[in-house]
Amino acid sequence: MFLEIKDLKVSYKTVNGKSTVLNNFALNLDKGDSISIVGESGSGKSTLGGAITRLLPPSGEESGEIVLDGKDLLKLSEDEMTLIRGTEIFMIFQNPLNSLNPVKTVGYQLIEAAKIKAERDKSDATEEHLNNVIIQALKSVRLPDPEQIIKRFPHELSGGQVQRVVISMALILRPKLLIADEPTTALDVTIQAQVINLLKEMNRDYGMSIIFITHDLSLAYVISNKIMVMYAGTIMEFNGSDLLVKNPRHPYTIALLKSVPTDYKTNSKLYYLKGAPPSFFNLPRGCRFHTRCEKVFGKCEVEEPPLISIGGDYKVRCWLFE
Ligand SMILES: Nc1ncnc2c1ncn2[C@@H]1O[C@H](COP(=O)(O)OP(=O)(O)OP(=O)(O)O)[C@@H](O)[C@H]1O
Repeated sequence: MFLEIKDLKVSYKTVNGKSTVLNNFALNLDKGDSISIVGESGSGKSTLGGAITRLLPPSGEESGEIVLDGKDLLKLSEDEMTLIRGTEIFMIFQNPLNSLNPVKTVGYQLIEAAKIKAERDKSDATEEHLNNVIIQALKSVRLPDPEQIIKRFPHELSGGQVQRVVISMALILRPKLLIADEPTTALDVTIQAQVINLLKEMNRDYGMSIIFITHDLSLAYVISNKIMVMYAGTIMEFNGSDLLVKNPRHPYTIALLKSVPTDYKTNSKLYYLKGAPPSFFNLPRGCRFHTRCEKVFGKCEVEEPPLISIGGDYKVRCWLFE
């Protein structure tokens, strides 16, 4: 197994006390897998990314096991973890400026990434070669005028441009695991499609494993071979992308799928799921989703369902499948 997460617990200290966002969380990923984590805002998707990279904010604390290629990341020192970030794992943040140093030019930072990669591969590290590598990477993410872009500082670029610079950095570093947290939110739809295709190529051509974090099930379907649906910090359904979309089991997954607009020609009203996800300080008894569920029945209000197997590793957390 390439990535094995077991018994992961993540809490945040807040002024109202401690809130536990992930509890008993588990996830397995094979090499070359591309998995999407899908859920509404606040379901704990970014928290998972932060926990894997050990880049949670200071108020966050985590425990459990996150074993990547045989190493338990939660047991590594900060120095060892720094080495792993950028080479074995790379995270593209929702806010791309978080990934770049504001006082260094884009070119300087990309050259640093290219140097790390050349050292790791013991390949050509001449200035001319490194320069070619970064220009090529910027062209791959369809950034016009790469020679100009490399002279600028991150704040001199638009949000979409910065995001593409960060993606080009991932392209240069070719980590074993790429965690992309809503990487296309700041991009126009046309560029969004190009970036998604690029991520798919990275997965297919270099066998890079990808954890793609999104609230958009249709994007998840396009990019990943597996989808995990999260609600209020728990896994509600996990299945191969095709099966999850064509034969969704959990009422939450069904509601998410119904909310995806499919017919632009008719003026039909868009479906939306009523209500809002619960607060982590006041989780409902029983199934966390029961207050919004169309299929709710007695047991759902009293006991939280376990993850029930629907074949192999695939699971659903719903009493309907007991
Ligand atoms: N620094 C923090 N301090 C306290 N609570 C936090 C912190 N960061 C996140 N949380 C809480 O953790 C929960 C999960 O947040 P998280 O950002 O992981 O969700 P998400 O699914 O990624 O949402 P979004 O799609 O809006 O980014 C939320 O209730 C949020 O308020």
